[in-house]
Amino acid sequence: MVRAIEWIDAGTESHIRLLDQTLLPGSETYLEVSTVDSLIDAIQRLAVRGAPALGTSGGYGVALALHEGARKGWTADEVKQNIDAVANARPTAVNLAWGARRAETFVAEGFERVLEEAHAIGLEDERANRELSKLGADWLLAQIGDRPLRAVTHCNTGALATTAWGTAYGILHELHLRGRLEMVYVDETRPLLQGTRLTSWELKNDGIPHLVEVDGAAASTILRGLVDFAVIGADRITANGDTANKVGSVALALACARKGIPFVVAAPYSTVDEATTTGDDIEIEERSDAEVLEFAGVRAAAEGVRAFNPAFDVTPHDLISAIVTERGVVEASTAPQPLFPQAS
Ligand SMILES: CSC[C@H]1O[C@H](OP(=O)(O)O)[C@H](O)[C@@H]1O
Repeated sequence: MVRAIEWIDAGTESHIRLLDQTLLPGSETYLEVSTVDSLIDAIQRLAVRGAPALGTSGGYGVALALHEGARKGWTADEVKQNIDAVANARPTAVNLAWGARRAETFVAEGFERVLEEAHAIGLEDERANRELSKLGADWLLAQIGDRPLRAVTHCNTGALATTAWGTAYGILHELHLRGRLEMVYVDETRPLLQGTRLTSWELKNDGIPHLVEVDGAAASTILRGLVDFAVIGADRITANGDTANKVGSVALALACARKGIPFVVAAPYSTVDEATTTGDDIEIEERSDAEVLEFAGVRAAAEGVRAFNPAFDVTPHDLISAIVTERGVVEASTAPQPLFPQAS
């Protein structure tokens, strides 16, 4: 199974190894990331991406800050500044800052302890993904019927977006392994095409039947009855269950509500932000005009034309049938509020 992010132990040459997702599916190229600045660059250009993978990136980013700081003689303040820069490299996915701050709590104990915590973050993510995939598949088969199902999904939530296995993709993979998945409609996911480039690559490699569709087709695919459910990942789930995910997700939720089929969110509990009350409080990353106006580096719009490029949208909890984490399935539209009370 492909791994988006790993720590390579090599003494003074130790580094983070990243599969450069901007080059997929045409090229499987790995980056050897040995500085905080190059990690931040990789995060911001989505060479490494996906909320859970960003959580692991945050953890390894702290280890990298200590490793680079030892090589370059950084002061404690300089190390702290670099850790903060990693945590703040992208604003919407809660996992990035969560992973960095969790590893940061062990800085006083030194590099080896921080690295141990970063490894733990990754291992826990894989375990969580495998568990939630089983729980999500069980819930869907109980809700819809124990038969091969047809799904629509948005963006990329497979091993590439996580430490391993995947979240929404993990549920689809689990259904496939049980002989209960007939077809997956894959939203292309403009503007960076995570669906066309990454999800279809993973589905093809896993032998899972699928069709890529333009984002604009998703609502009618649902309303025409071509699918039995929609399942997506998440970048931040607030205490009331509102969910930030790749822009275009809320359109699927609205269509599922109209059609009366399940709209499911799948994420490790590290994506739940208990401290944020509702989705109104989530910062939505806005990215460059060029991502919208250019195709393969060729400008499609007239000079002077500007773009609006929010990278995420927020699905209100009352449009979400179920939120699946490794801790269980919360039926978001009916469960008592807050869905995710702050840990005592
Ligand atoms: C496994 S959830 C991944 C989540 O992250 C993606 O965003 P991006 O590609 O910008 O990192 C998208 O929202 C996915 O649902």
